[in-house]
Amino acid sequence: MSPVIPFVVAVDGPAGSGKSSVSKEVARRLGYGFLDTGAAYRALAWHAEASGVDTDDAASVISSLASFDYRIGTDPTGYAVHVGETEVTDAIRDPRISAVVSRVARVPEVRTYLIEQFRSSMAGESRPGIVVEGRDITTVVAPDAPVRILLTASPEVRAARRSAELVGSSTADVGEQIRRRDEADARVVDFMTAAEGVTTVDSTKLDFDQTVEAVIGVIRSFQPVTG
Ligand SMILES: Nc1ncnc2c1ncn2[C@@H]1O[C@H](COP(=O)(O)OP(=O)(O)O)[C@@H](O)[C@H]1O
Ligand SMILES: Nc1ccn([C@@H]2O[C@H](COP(=O)(O)OP(=O)(O)O)[C@@H](O)[C@H]2O)c(=O)n1
Repeated sequence: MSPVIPFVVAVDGPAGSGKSSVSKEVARRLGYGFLDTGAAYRALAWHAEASGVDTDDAASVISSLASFDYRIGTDPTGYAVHVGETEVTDAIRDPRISAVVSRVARVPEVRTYLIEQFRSSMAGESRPGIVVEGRDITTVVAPDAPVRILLTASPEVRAARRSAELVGSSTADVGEQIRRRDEADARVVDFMTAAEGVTTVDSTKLDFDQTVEAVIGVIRSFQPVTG
């Protein structure tokens, strides 16, 4: 018997647009799995730093993949990221990691390696669906997903949301950090404009709950009507 293919919801967008938090809550409400692909790039950046690898040197970053033993579940209620025996769920959100993650993410071998892992997590999902979020999910990782969403918000709102999470950082500084990271990431993949067939959800004027509802509304509009 061939395995049931889960219903894939692909979500892309820039830093601070709400991809992780909104996708996780959408998955929880729908009983779907949740895959945070950015966490994998962050975990690799954490592993490279912890191993003393120069993240500016692509060859060293590629070598570090051999010892990169990372695990991330798809349970939206028990979300945790591990590298080896170490739980890095919070450590990978540190601004120190945010500052270097684009350097590991721009290496094509890294992307090929991780994309294969994301596809196998998606295929292995036992829940009826999975929400997968990142930068290139709608265009590269799962371009055939039945639902593809670009989650955006204005740069000012994204900076304000992110700085609210970071104690002791001004909105202006955080805004500059995410602007620089988006600029570096956008050289690798375009996540600022919706590709053909991708639905844009702009959360600038929506609160968290309204954004979750808007995303669920898009998903419903693409789901086949049953029974
Ligand atoms: N529509 C919204 N209104 C207010 N806050 C939001 C909204 N969406 C997300 N947030 C908050 O903004 C912050 C950044 O969201 P996050 O999911 O980490 O974004 P991303 O994964 O796109 O970087 C989080 O603290 C989250 O709770
Ligand atoms: N599909 C993805 C997801 C993340 N990334 C990289 O991983 C980094 C961290 O992603 P993230 O989603 O955790 O970042 P935030 O938007 O949450 O700040 C990004 O800045 C990109 O460099 C990527 O290249 N492709």
